[in-house]
Amino acid sequence: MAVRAAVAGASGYAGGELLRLLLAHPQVEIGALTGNSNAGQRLGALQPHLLPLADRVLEETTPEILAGHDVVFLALPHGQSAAVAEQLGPDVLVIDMGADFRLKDAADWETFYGSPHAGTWPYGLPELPGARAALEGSKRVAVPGCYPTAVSLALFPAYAAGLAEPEAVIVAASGTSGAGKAPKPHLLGSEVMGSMSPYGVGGGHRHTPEMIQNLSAAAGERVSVSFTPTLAPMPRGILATCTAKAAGGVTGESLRAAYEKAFADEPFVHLLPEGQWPATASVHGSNAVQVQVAYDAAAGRIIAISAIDNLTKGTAGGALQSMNIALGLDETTGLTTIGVAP
Ligand SMILES: NC(=O)C1=CN([C@@H]2O[C@H](COP(=O)(O)OP(=O)(O)OC[C@H]3O[C@@H](n4cnc5c(N)ncnc54)[C@H](OP(=O)(O)O)[C@@H]3O)[C@@H](O)[C@H]2O)C=CC1
Ligand SMILES: CC(=O)N[C@@H](CCC(=O)OP(=O)(O)O)C(=O)O
Repeated sequence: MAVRAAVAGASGYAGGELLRLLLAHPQVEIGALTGNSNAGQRLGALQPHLLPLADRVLEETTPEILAGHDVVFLALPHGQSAAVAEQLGPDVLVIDMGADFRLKDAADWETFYGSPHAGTWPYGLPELPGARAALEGSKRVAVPGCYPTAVSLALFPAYAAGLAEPEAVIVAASGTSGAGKAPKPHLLGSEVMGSMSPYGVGGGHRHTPEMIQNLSAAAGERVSVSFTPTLAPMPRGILATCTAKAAGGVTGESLRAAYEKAFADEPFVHLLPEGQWPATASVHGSNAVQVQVAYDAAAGRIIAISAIDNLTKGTAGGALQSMNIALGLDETTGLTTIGVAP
């Protein structure tokens, strides 16, 4: 079966990573590539690492150009996907890598994104309980944010097993590609190199309600989340350090058993052997997720740490994994768990 795929936002970081993965997918034929300010440019000038596509020219992002594909990936800024998606037919598989369709609660959307809520689509984090069933055969997929991917995978097993109190404290470091390609003063090399800095402190980061949504669903009750993102001097990667007060009776053994059970059959999530800790360098360019969990008995807290590549499992790899499931293909097709090191 040949799957013809269009990519809107092909000049961006997420679109570029997606194209890198699509080029290695045996069933995908790459169709239209679109942009906005870079329409008319050769892709080789914008994504020089994608040699086989160097002579392709970016087109405008219009429904006409995106028509005639089996799958359309939208790697556009927040709030731009909904208007494009509504002009694509119901038989096309539309995979939104932006935030527009991730949240269930319209009030949360309006608070954190400041525009009317467009709706909710099946959520493209297959490892969460019940997520695969919702993705199978779906024609619409909302790909999670990169931080919620890392955090939800680190903590949901503890909540699903009733081992954690409903309050989580998370500090996560991200590489700068998470902020996209558009120039921003705080991302200048001289600001970022050799420094780490927090941002979105105090509950203001727009990924907070998405984490609450995922962890609350796993727990069966509302989980509060205190989330502090930090910017790290690296191009890719997220390291999420997540802690929660342990429920009564938790032991290191019961915690580990819950994580082993949650990830036993997961092709991309690797629960590391005890004593080994996740590192972003180990998942560079791969769809793998490294997870480790420990019980800090003195503090009575669960410590769960995950590492992902924000562009791969955190965006484009997660999108492709969901495409495979939605189309009934082997979930791992075109995706690797092999990183690039050092
Ligand atoms: N970077 C990351 O780690 C992650 C990104 N995402 C999501 O992926 C999406 C893209 O992010 P990212 O690639 O980082 O961003 P970039 O800024 O790198 O790329 C944005 C892309 O969208 C295009 N674009 C901008 N404005 C419009 C518009 N009005 N209409 C159509 N196309 C437009 C740009 O085209 P042009 O260059 O031609 O102007 C470019 O191709 C975002 O929603 C982001 O939240 C999700 C998870 C992680
Ligand atoms: C380092 C950095 O700036 N990261 C981005 C998150 C990127 C991402 O996953 O998010 P969306 O898909 O929701 O945009 C941020 O904190 O806004």
